[in-house]
Amino acid sequence: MATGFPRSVTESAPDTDQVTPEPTGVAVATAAAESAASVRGLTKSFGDRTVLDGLDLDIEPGQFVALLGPSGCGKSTLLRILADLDHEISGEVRVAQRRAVAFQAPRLLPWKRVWRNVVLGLRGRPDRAKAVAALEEVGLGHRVDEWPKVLSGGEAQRASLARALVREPDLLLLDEPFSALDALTRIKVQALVGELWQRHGCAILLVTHDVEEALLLADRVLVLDGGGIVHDQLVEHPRPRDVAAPAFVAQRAELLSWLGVH
Ligand SMILES: Nc1ncnc2c1ncn2[C@@H]1O[C@H](COP(=O)(O)OP(=O)(O)OP(=O)(O)O)[C@@H](O)[C@H]1O
Repeated sequence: MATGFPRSVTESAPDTDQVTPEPTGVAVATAAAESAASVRGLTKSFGDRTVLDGLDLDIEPGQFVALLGPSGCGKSTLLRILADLDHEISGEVRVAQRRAVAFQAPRLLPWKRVWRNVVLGLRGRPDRAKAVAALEEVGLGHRVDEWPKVLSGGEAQRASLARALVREPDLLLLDEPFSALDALTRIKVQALVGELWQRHGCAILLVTHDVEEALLLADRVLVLDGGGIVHDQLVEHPRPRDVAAPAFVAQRAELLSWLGVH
């Protein structure tokens, strides 16, 4: 685990969409081996609307956490703060220094070949071998030299996962990465994320609207509402998970009730 850094009370910085945020200037060499993320009293407001209100959260190294919650409750806001993309906060946030983010849209630069997109932003000369290895891992070894525009939606999302993987993250932040995919592609890319997680052992925070997806993939499911975590539940069904198993069905019903669906 890389070192972490605390960010505290009301910093501000430009809002960017960089893929691998660099630590801010207030980075402090604090060993964070005991957690991939540790958040205390996090409050975030937009104007007079407080979206996150004194939120506490710990994510263990290697833990796969899914974050559910009603639309507009602040899931993406929390993810962006953990990704260091939003600094205007109060409270304390410690996150693993090596982080990567993948969003609903793959956000590939159309004027760069696929492999160059994968290593974009890494320090030093663009490392083609590294990009190829990551692209092969996500099943895109045949698309290395293509332009992004020729990729299908699923392929582009795989490329975006490859771009996250080359960062060798201790914490991978995924903001609805499957929601724009068709049903079949979605199943394949979900399975891929599960495999990558098992192989790489990084912690994952997955923002999703899909209770079944959360229960299929995660070790732990959180429900965010009213500015804080209102439900925190471990998922202990053996993998691969059986959506028809009574325990799975019961847990899905319980989570849905937390989301107001009875
Ligand atoms: N840059 C911003 N400026 C003003 N308000 C914002 C900004 N970003 C988010 N918000 C507001 O903060 C609230 C939380 O937004 P956020 O995108 O985090 O919710 P969410 O839970 O991810 O929603 P969804 O599930 O619909 O994607 C919303 O009311 C949103 O309008």
